[in-house]
Order: sequence, then C-alpha cells, then structure tokens
Amino acid sequence: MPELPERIFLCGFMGAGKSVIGRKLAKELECAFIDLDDKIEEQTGQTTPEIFEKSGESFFRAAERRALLKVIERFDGVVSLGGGSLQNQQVVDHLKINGMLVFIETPISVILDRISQDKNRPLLLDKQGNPKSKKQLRNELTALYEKRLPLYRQAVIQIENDGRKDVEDIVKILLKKIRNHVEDY
Ligand SMILES: Nc1ncnc2c1ncn2[C@@H]1O[C@H](COP(=O)(O)OP(=O)(O)O)[C@@H](O)[C@H]1O
Ligand SMILES: O=C(O)C1=C[C@@H](OP(=O)(O)O)[C@@H](O)[C@H](O)C1
Ligand SMILES: [Mg+2]
Repeated sequence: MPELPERIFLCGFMGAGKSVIGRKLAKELECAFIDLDDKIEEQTGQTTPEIFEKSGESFFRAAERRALLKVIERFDGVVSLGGGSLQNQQVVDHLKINGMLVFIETPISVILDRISQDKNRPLLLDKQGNPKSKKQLRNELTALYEKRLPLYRQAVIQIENDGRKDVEDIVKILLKKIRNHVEDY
C-alpha cells in the first residue's frame, strides 16, 4: 500500500460535515486531527463569534490564513478547514502542494436544515446577533456557495454528504476513495 499524503485537508461549505467527518477519518487512519477553527480560537484566545463581533470578518480571515500556514509547516494528519478557508487560488495551490484536498459536497437545502439555527457561525446571524430569516439565509448562502464552488471543485477527491448516509458510512466511503487515489497515483 503506497503511503498516504502527509496531510489530508477537508474543504466544503459551512455545515457540510468537515469537522465531524475529519475527526472520525483521523481516528480510522490512526493519525492526528486538527480543526482549523479550533486553531484560530486557540491562537487568538477568542471564540469565532467573538472575533467576528469585535474585530470583523477580515481580521478573522487574516487569522485563518496565519493558522493555516502554521498547520502546513508543523502538522501532519487530517485537517478540517473552515468553509471560507479556501480564500483564493493561491491558498488552494498551497494546499495542493502540501497535501490531499478533499471536497465534502452538501446541497444548500441540507445545510440550511443542519445549521440555520447555529449561533456559533457568525455568517448565519444578522447585525444584532439573531438568526437571519430562512429566505435571506437561503439567498445569501446560495450566492456564497456558488462563489466558492470553483475553489472547492479543485479538490482531487469529492464526496457527497447529503444527509442520506450517517457519518460512519461517509467515512468508510471516503477511506476507500483516498486509498484508491493513492494506489492509482
Ligand atoms: N451524514 C450526517 N448525518 C447526520 N448529521 C450530520 C452528517 N454530517 C454532518 N452532520 C451534522 O451536521 C452538523 C454540521 O457538521 P460539521 O462537521 O460541524 O460541519 P462543518 O465543519 O463542515 O461546518 C453537525 O451537527 C454534524 O453532526
Ligand atoms: O464559511 C465560512 O466562512 C465560515 C465557516 C466556519 O467553519 P465551518 O465551515 O466548519 O462551519 C468558520 O470558519 C467561520 O464561521 C466562517
Ligand atoms: Mg467545522
């Protein structure tokens, strides 16, 4: 069996399942796991909602880029990215050179059902910190998803997590895809 890449990066939209799948995948592969959002919180000493509220999204994005660079330099294992971590083409190119990029694809309708009430994702809240209406959320998230898709789609492996399979099954399928990809390489 050829060697696995040093790092496996999971990308995809908010609520796609990156964090939950990444943690289980790392367990199956018996390797280390990092959630990039946890790293950002650790390095800034603030929660994600606090960063957005006190310092704004651009500060969060800068902290996200710094955290990702550190992870690439110092960490081997599975990395669950945030939904906006693929900030531009340079970031995607950098990740591709330093590991295997996996895209977890989930329809917006499923994402809305999963996370629309979640207060830990500031992009889902209005300026007063209250959940946005379903209609506003659907419109905004659809536009953001379409903007990000060309970057997500550059992943070498794509897997659908549309809510019809449980996380264990998704991880099993993903493991197979990763092994097939490594063997074919
Ligand atoms: N296949 C699935 N079946 C049931 N719940 C799921 C599935 N995939 C993800 N979830 C749930 O959806 C929510 C969002 O998942 P999470 O891993 O936090 O997404 P992300 O990190 O991509 O934002 C969590 O509550 C998670 O348990
Ligand atoms: O899509 C985004 O811009 C974001 C996604 C979040 O991570 P998840 O994708 O794990 O929810 C987190 O990084 C932050 O709230 C911003
Ligand atoms: Mg996450």
